[in-house]
Amino acid sequence: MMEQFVQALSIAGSDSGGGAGMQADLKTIQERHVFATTVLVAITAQNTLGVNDAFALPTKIIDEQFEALAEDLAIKACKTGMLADVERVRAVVKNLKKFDFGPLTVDPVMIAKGGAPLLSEDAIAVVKNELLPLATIATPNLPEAEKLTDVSIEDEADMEIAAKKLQAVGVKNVMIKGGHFVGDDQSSDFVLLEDGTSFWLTSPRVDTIRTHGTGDTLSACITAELAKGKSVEDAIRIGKKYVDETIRHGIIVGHGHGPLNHWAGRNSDESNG
Ligand SMILES: Nc1ncnc2c1ncn2[C@@H]1O[C@H](COP(=O)(O)OP(=O)(O)O)[C@@H](O)[C@H]1O
Ligand SMILES: Cc1ncc(COP(=O)(O)OP(=O)(O)O)c(N)n1
Repeated sequence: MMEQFVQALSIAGSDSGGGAGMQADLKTIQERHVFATTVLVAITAQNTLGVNDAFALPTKIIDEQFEALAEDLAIKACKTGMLADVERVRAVVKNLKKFDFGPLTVDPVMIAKGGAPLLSEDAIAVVKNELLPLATIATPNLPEAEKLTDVSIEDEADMEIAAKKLQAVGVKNVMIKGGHFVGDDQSSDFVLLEDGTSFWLTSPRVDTIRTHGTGDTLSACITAELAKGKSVEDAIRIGKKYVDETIRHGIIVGHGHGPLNHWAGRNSDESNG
């Protein structure tokens, strides 16, 4: 007998260049053998060189996308990416409270690698106070963790302090990504779990500028694994391994911060587990 195929949801912005945002989420969730659904929040005119323009969608169509999914699909986990501004963050929070789409991964996207803002400054407090308390896991990069906690992150000890502060605002599990520590020969992320246990996930840093969409790819992989019913710790470990492979086996697309190789792990048994 045919069974329901596992479904996950990406609530995010579109990257026309295909490397980050909703496109990275779709590719990643598909590679993890989970059916990807979407709520589009904003559209960017973007490529590997930068973001030329952005347009936030009306909240009416955001609400309608949530309603359409809830009325038909059986979504087992969801994630947020680019949410644009206060109005859009509040619309997403409202819908996440209304519908049960399983464990929520919040990737608190604020600024693209090229420097373009993807979240308005006044929306940061709304993400912190209204969205993060709904999260099963949050995956900020270093600048995002600094903005959310007011901790200036200079070293690994600061990452641990920031993770504890994030847990204090209500996020159950926290993964602070160390990808922005340029100069290090390792790329180390700090994980603090709900039960208070913590660990570091470290991989040799790949010397490349082809890292567009790393955060989206990691959080989408975690979401897909949570949808399959994996524990938070297992989902995080699989996410780190998956994103590492997509960076390590890079591809040449575009002239700037190039995208990842989302199908890099296809031949690895562990990646598809
Ligand atoms: N050059 C790199 N080599 C290996 N791993 C990396 C590299 N850059 C980022 N990562 C990893 O990619 C993931 C995403 O991190 P990061 O780039 O900090 O996120 P974001 O895209 O949100 O800024 C983390 O697991 C980080 O350790
Ligand atoms: C539409 C859109 N969403 C998110 C991002 C940022 O993605 P991220 O994975 O943090 O990767 P970088 O852009 O920082 O490389 C984006 N650029 N566009």
